[in-house]
This record gives sequence, C-alpha cells and structure tokens, in this order.
Amino acid sequence: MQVLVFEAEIRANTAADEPDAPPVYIVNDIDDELTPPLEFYYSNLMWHGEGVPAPDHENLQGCNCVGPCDPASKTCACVKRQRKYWEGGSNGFIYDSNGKLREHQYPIFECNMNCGCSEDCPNRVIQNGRQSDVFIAICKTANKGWGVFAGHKKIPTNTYIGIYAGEYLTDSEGEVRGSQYNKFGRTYLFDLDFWFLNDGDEERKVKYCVDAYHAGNNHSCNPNCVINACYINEPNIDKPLLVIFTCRDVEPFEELCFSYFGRLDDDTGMTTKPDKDDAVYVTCQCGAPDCRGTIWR
Ligand SMILES: C[S@@+](CC[C@H](N)C(=O)[O-])C[C@H]1O[C@@H](n2cnc3c(N)ncnc32)[C@H](O)[C@@H]1O
Repeated sequence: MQVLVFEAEIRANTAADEPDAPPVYIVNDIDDELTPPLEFYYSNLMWHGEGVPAPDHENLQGCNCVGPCDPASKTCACVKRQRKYWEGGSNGFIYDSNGKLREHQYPIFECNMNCGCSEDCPNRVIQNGRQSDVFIAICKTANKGWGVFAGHKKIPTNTYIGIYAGEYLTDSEGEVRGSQYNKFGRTYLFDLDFWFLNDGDEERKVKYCVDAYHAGNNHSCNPNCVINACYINEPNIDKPLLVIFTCRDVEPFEELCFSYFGRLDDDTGMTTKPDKDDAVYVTCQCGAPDCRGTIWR
C-alpha cells in the first residue's frame, strides 16, 4: 500500500511537466524498507530559497518564429543565443532532429514561454519531459541507499532523463546546509559553477547552488549520465536548471549515475568537500574498474 501511495505521489508531482513519461516504480529487492524516506520528493520543479530571485519573465527574450523554429535560421533569437555559446554547424540548436543532445560541454538554451514558435519546435525537449519510451525506477541498492535505475528498456545515449530538481540556495546558505549534511551523512548540494559562468574571471564567486535534499542520483566514477545547464523560462544566467542526460547507451536495469566530481574543465558537481571524519565521507561503492575510491573531489 505504502509503495502504491508513493508511486501515485510521484505521478501527481510530475503529471504536468512530463505528461508522456511512463510511471516511475519503486523497487526494493534488498531489504524491508518499503519506500525511500517520506521526505523524498520526486519532482522536476525548482523552488527558490531566501535571497534567490524568482525568474524575471518580462526580461526573457523569445523568438518571433512561426511554426517550428528552423535550426539553420539566421534571425531566430533562440538560435542566436545558443550559437553565442556553441557554434554547432548548420544546426544552430544543441539537439538533433530526434531531440538527442549533440554536445555535453555547452549550456542549453531552449525556446521559452515568450517565443512565437509552435509546441513541436525542435528546440523544446526538456520542457516536454521524459519521453514515453524512457522507463526509470527508483531502486534500493545494497550499499548506496536508494538510486535511479533504467527500466526494462535500453536508454540510448544523449537521451533526456529528468531534472536534478530542488531548491536554489544562495552560496552562503549552501555552506551552512553543507556542513550540516556532511555530519548527517547524506548530501544533495550541487554547485552552479559552470565554466561558461566565469566569463574569463577565475576569481568569480559562485552565486547559487541547488539543494536536491529530497531526491538524487548516486555517483559513479564511470558514469552513464551527465548534468548540463539548461535555460528555458529563466533569463538569469546564474540560475540554470540542472538537467540529466545519458552520455552512453544504458542497458535495461542499469543504474543511472553521474559523477559528483563534475567535469574536469569546471567546478560543477556536488559542492561538498568533507573532512575525513564527516559521516558523509564514505568510500565509493560505484564498482567501476577505474573507481577513484571516493565520491568527493
Ligand atoms: C544525492 S544522494 C543520492 C541518493 C541516496 N543514495 C539516497 O538514498 O538518498 C548522495 C548520497 O548517496 C550516497 N552515495 C551516492 N553515490 C555513492 C557511491 N558511489 N558510493 C557510496 N555512497 C554513495 C552517499 O551517502 C551520498 O551522500
């Protein structure tokens, strides 16, 4: 019963933003904990902590395209914005014609609520949610708590999975919560410190982080997913959505993990730099042949 209620709650939380997505199932073949803790909240929505500004929709630039945007357009404002960060060749969008991500290092700028283009525009992927052939489940693992897994179907590389959703925090609030989580033994804080935000200024301080306290994927030293920055209805470059894409083909029932170390060319990743005696300082259990032995930088 508890499992059914939990699954129904996930469906209710996500029905509006991923209408085509198959249900998320809860599976525990490990022990007798029926579901993740009840404070776990599966969602694709962000909320704003104290001191973090809400999106300024009046200053959100849309395109004037009619019908689906042309990725080769010279005039579409959204193609131009994407090209500012990644040239992309003849296709100015970061998605291919099947909605798969073409590059992992660059921010994603989707068409937004102020655009004139149609709902079937090829530059609307994340906002349409997880697709009907992408099955996922939340499963108990033997040594990493709960995790997110592929369902019974293979998930091709560069497929959108979901949003690393949670609360935007100011950097100072992130530090306060971070030290509490380190002692508690689980942390979900992710720094919004992407390379393209530095704008050549190495000293630039990170402004915000995301606290996904209520949900989150596990770490692997050889991950099958990446986290990218994405902007949809948000003009503030410091507040991207954290979006999860596969970075290789994922076999049925394989766990979906990203690297908490982030990419080598920026400081993104989980914010935590725990002390060795913090409860959160656990040995990495990812099982990859090239495992680094720790889940933190
Ligand atoms: C963002 S949470 C991930 C979800 C978590 N497993 C749960 O049950 O809520 C991060 C925590 O999961 C655990 N974890 C994640 N990846 C791990 C790994 N590769 N090895 C050991 N523990 C891991 C650590 O306790 C870490 O603080």
